[in-house]
Amino acid sequence: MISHSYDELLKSKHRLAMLLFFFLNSATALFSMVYPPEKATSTPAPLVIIFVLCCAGLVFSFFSKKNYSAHLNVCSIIIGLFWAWLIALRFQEIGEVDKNYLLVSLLSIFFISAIALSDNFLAFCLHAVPATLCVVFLDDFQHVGRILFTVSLPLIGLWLHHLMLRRSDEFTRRMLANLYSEREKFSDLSMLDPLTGLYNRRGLQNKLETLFSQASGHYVMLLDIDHFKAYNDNYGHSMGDQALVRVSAAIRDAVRSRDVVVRYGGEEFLVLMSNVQQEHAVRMAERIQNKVLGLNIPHLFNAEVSTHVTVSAGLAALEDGNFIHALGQADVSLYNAKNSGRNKIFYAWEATEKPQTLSEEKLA
Ligand SMILES: Nc1nc2c(ncn2[C@@H]2O[C@H](COP(=O)(O)OP(=O)(O)OP(=O)(O)O)[C@@H](O)[C@H]2O)c(=O)[nH]1
Repeated sequence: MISHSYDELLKSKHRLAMLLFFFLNSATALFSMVYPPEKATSTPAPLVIIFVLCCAGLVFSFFSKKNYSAHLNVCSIIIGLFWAWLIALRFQEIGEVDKNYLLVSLLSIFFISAIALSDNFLAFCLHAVPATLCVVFLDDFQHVGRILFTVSLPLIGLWLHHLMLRRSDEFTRRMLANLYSEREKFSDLSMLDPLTGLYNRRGLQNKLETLFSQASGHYVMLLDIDHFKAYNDNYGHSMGDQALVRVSAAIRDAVRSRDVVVRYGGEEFLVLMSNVQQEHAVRMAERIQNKVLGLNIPHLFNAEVSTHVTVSAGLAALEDGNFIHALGQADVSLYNAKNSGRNKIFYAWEATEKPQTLSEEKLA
């Protein structure tokens, strides 16, 4: 996004250069019309054409929403040719009287180019070269070396300036790209739980924003590891962490890639199943329960439930985009599953609570 705005910034810079180019050319042409050189008797056509063209370009570029700076090179050569034509006409008229006319004209053109086109080396050359060649011809090649030397100095300076600008432009772009990739990396990391690699609540929030633009048929499932405090107390916190990691992986493994799995609390998980029918949601919930039990993580303190780690769960439909309501229903179902003996799934839509219980014998 920033690199996009940086491009916008460059575009507006080029647009300003174009406006400045038209302004300086029209102002110089106007000045030349109002204060013509001594002995000049007429207003030559190219002078009027430059003035009209540049005023039109100025107004058009100012009010147009489009950016025409890509056409700066074409404008430069056209205006440059008209200046050369003007110098030729005026020289015929006053050349013999005012010997400095050629030099002054050339400097004026270079002045406009240097100010307005310092960022665009090609446009600079296209604007200044016709007048330079014209002056060399009109001077009968008498001072070619001197003129070329005078012209080449600003050209070399401008070329170096152009090179430096390009380098700093590339550097800025690279830096912006790095900044953005770092920012995206940190933003992604901030949505993940460091222990399990699952989404955290922030990640869930982010996913919910995109989920509601999709079709309906979403389900929310809350899961909680049974008697995990007892597990921690007896096997140690580090074993508890390992169990959490394995259970997380089992849950992730049991659902589809499009489903969102969140570590919702310490030993509590949330699964957001999207675009799924009720029977498939139920089957996925059962699969999760099976996978966790299938891990065979010993838990001898899972009082009267099992000798291994188990989970209890509550499943609710997410209707009308009301996530909070669905979460509340899933929570109540989970609470009921816990109260009715654990290692069970309770479904929010079932009036009569018909829990799905899983025994280790059933698994085998
Ligand atoms: N090892 C480990 N334990 C955690 C982590 N987060 C929470 N816990 C533990 O999870 C346990 C949750 O215990 P309780 O809320 O009492 O629930 P429970 O013992 O699982 O009992 P029921 O949910 O009723 O079956 C606490 O002992 C927390 O310390 C964690 O990141 N690592």
